Amino acid sequence: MLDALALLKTRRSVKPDQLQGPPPSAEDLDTMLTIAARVPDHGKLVPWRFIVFEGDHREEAGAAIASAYAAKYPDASGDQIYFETNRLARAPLVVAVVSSPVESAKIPAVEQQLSAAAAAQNLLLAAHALGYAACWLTEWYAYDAQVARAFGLDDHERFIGFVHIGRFDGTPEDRPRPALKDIVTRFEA
Ligand SMILES: Cc1cc2nc3c(=O)[nH]c(=O)nc-3n(C[C@H](O)[C@H](O)[C@H](O)COP(=O)(O)O)c2cc1C
Repeated sequence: MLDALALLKTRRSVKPDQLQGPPPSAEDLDTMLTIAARVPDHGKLVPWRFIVFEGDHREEAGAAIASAYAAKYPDASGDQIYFETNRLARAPLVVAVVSSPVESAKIPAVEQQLSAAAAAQNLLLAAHALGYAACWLTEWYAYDAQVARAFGLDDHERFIGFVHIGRFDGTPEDRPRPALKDIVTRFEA
């Protein structure tokens, strides 16, 4: 297990087609989801939820994505439909993070969405801590109403993202990170 700072300094996304099985164990998945749910949440509204796609259910979900794709693009090729059917089967396991804002006079909807984004980030970190690799994707289907209905979202809900989780042999190459001098200023009146 990595120490906390090493963990935070080394998280890196790995694209779904580079993720291998086996999928996370049920115990590891519970740990990841428990950590995902441990986020700042103004008003303790629990304005998010998770949908797990695993095993053959990934292809069933992919069929719904492919069907939405075919409705948008009636001339789609067989190869493209196959690719869409396989969208959620590229990774051994996928977790959709759903923003599910609650009616509140006090807490703005945007804060509730930000809490859901924090849940997605916690999920990435928990996966990394447990030795898995992961990637947060939205792609086109996170914004498609037909897919949202097929996956059981209510009208007021939206996908924050689909976190693809699997294993990666080795250490993924890092990408350049912003220099602090470019993103940090110190307020002086
Ligand atoms: C809300 C959100 C949606 C994203 N959707 C996509 C996506 O659809 N496709 C993609 O290639 N990367 C997407 N990314 C970026 C990757 O998750 C990842 O951050 C990026 O590849 C950089 O890698 P890093 O996390 O190691 O810095 C998204 C990131 C966020 C925060």
